Formats: sequence, C-alpha cells, structure tokens
Amino acid sequence: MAKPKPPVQKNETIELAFEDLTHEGNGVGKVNGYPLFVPYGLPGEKAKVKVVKVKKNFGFGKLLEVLEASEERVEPPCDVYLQCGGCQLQHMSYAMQLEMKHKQVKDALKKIGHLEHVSVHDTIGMDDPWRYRNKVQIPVGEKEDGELMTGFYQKRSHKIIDMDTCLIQDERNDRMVETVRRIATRLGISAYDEESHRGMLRHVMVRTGQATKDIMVVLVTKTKQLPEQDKLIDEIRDAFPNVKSIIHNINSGRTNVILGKETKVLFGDEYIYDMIGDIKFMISPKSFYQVNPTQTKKLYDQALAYADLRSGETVIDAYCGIGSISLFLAQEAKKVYGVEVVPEAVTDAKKNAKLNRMENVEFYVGQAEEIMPWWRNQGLRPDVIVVDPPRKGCDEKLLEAMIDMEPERIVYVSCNPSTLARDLRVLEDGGYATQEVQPVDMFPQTSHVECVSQIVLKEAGTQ
Ligand SMILES: C[S@@+](CC[C@H](N)C(=O)[O-])C[C@H]1O[C@@H](n2cnc3c(N)ncnc32)[C@H](O)[C@@H]1O
Repeated sequence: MAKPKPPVQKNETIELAFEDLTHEGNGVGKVNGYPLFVPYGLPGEKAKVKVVKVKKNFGFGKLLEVLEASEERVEPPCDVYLQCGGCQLQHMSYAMQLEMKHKQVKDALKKIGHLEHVSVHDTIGMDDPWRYRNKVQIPVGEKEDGELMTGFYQKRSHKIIDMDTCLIQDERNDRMVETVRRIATRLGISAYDEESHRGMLRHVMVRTGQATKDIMVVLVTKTKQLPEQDKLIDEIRDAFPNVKSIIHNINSGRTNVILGKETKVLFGDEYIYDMIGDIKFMISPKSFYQVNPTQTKKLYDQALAYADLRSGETVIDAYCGIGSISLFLAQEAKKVYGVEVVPEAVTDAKKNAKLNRMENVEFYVGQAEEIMPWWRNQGLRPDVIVVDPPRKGCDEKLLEAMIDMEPERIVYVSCNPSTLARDLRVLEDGGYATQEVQPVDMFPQTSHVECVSQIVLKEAGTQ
C-alpha cells in the first residue's frame, strides 16, 4: 500500500508542539505522526515554525517564534550563537543539557544494545560550564578596510564570522588571538584567502596549560616567510610575558587541514606542559590532548575506579593516544601496554612516561585490531582492558580478541553512545556484563557526550 503523503509542505508556516529532542539537541514535534526536526525547539514548547525540507518519513523546520516557552529556555549569552556552528545547546539550561546527555546514553543502550537494565548515572557536569577549552584553532580573514579579523566559520559555510570572543574558550586563548590579530594588522601581514589561494596568515592556534598556565601560539601561514617576524615575536612577548612557545607552521596546500608539515620554533620550546592530577604532559602543536582538563580528570578518575587496580595487574590501554589514560593506570598497575595508530602520539606517550618516571608502561604503534589479536596469540592475558576508540567504536576483530583474552574487567571510554551500545551488545553476547555507565560532560554547550562503562566477566561479576 502506498504511504500517505507528508502532511506538511515546504515553506508552509505551522504551529508545532515539541515533544522530544534529537541527539543533536533539535526539537522534535509531530504533525499527524509525521516528525519535524527543528533546531532551537525545546520539549514542552509551542512555536511558529516554517517547514524548510520535506522528506518521505520526516522533515525539517526553522523556528520563527516561540509561542509558549519552556522553563528550561535561557538567553544564549554568545552574540554569534545562531550563526556559529560550534555550540548547539546555549538556549537550554545547563541542567537540561546534562539530562539530555543522560537520556541520549540511556536511549542508545536500550534501542541499540538492548541493555535497558544497565544503570546509567546522572551526567557529571561542570560547576562553571563556560571557558573550559584549552585549545583554539581560528581562521583569519580580512575586512573591507584591510583590518584582519578572526572567527569561526558560519554554519555550513566557509564564511568567517567577525568575533572577539568565544565563551567556551579559556580567556587567555581569546586574548592571545586578539593580540596576534592586532599586531599582524599593524605589521601589514595579510590574511590567506581560500578562494584565490593568496595571502599569508591562515589560522592562529593557541594552547594553554590549565594547571601550568603555559601558553603556546602557532601562526599558520601559506608562505614560508613571516614578514616582520622579530617585531611580531617581541610584541607577542610584551603582551604575554608568560608565553612559553611561539611557533610558525607552514601550510601551503589547498586544503581544509589546519596544520602543515613544516614547523619552526620562533621563540621558546616546541612544547608546553600541563598536568592532569599528578601526571605531567608535554604537549607539542600536533599532539592530541583532551580539550577540557577539568572534566578529563573526572573521566580518568572514573576509568581508574572501574579498572579497580590493586597494583598487581597487567592492563592494556587500546587507542591510547599520547598515553594519558595509560599513565593514570600505571600509577596503580603492575604493567600497562598501550597501543595507538599515530606514530607521533606514541613518541609523545613514551616521552610522557619518561617525564613522569614511569617504567611499567610500554607503547606500541599499530592498529589496535591488529595488535590485540597478535598479543592474544602471543599468550598475553591482561587482567583489565581499557578501550577509548574514536567515534566509530571498536573494530570487530578487536572485540573478538578482547573476549578471547578473558580479562576480568573491561573499561570502555566512549565519545559516541550509539557505537558504545553496539559494542556492549557484542561483549554481552561474548560472556560479559555491563555493570554501569557514567556519562561525563566534556563539552558543555555542545551536543557531544562522553561516557565511561564498567564491564565484567560474567563468572567473575554479578548480573
Ligand atoms: C578518543 S582518542 C583517545 C585518546 C586517549 N585515550 C586520550 O584520552 O587522550 C582515540 C585514539 O585512537 C586512535 N586510533 C584511531 N584508530 C585507531 C586504530 N585502529 N588503532 C589504534 N588507535 C587508533 C586515534 O589516533 C586517537 O588517538
């Protein structure tokens, strides 16, 4: 039987009641059972909506006017919130953001993993959910009068928004970007233009150590030369006496990738330091380092609690990056093996182990799904395995090797509840039980959620 036609038409203006939220934070309202997804709509609200896209089974709308507002609606503090694609939830109270993330995890476990019985704790939030990011990479553009401007791209475009501040960035990052922009304008340094592939300064990247207060600034140019280089360095140092590292990175390609291969140190070292808990990290311009150290500490503490180490265990940390979780685990384990596919990250991991005088960790470069079966075939039998994969989750071969190795506990750190739920189902079918899941809000004001799960071998644990 042919499906009935959608009950709305493109460009039609309707009144809509929102019942739910999508994972991206869009409001969901229904017209005769036909769902419409509308950015900035909140459950419990009524709004005037323009239908902008109609598909067979669902459509999209644009919020024109809120007719009945939810108590959870708040005024977004950022002036460019509606243009910029960086944040999605500033119109929602922080309590509602945390609840939305909790529900997102619970729903995924139920719908994808059939794990409705698993206890999902309330999301661990921040006391102050603003100014948490320790790293900014911001494109540079030029105004009509030749003055440089810096700002993120408008949603779904490469048009730079002229902005002075980003409210989720550390204030020092904002001030450094503003300082470079002002000095570079005065020194006649031009902005790179993507379309014509002309000009110099492409991006300004700033990293700050939250605990150490170290600052690194990276000037990314298309050209090999950076005119007035000495003046630029002196003026940045005058404005920021505690800047530890000024770097020139050259990226002459027509590409969306921000950093190029060639890097020159203009002042100081090629790295800065930061601390998470008692562990010190050396961070170079290209190293992956968690952007919210306050919440990272909470996430890693929970991972460590779920690993439940008593100093005699052998542990594997798969997808280990620069070894940050590995070093946390090594504080309490007998031996930790880390595996990571990016060779530079493994180099950093080894340096970080040395820096913290930890000798009970070994890092390997390779695909975790290749190295784990190899370890299994070599007879390695860890007590605990920690995985922290990218959004696509764990590879099947890795899950299979993990089950064969029969660790007593698995700790799964995930940035994507859907792939987490899929992989937990495989582990459940392979003889493991998911005990609990703890969501942690690493990215307030955005729709992303991170969580850490404790999984135990069924004979060893309770169900
Ligand atoms: C979410 S990050 C976790 C990093 C680290 N655990 C941390 O907390 O900083 C995922 C890591 O997995 C790495 N990766 C991606 N695919 C991989 C694979 N097939 N094998 C091993 N590592 C991989 C990425 O390079 C990245 O460093």
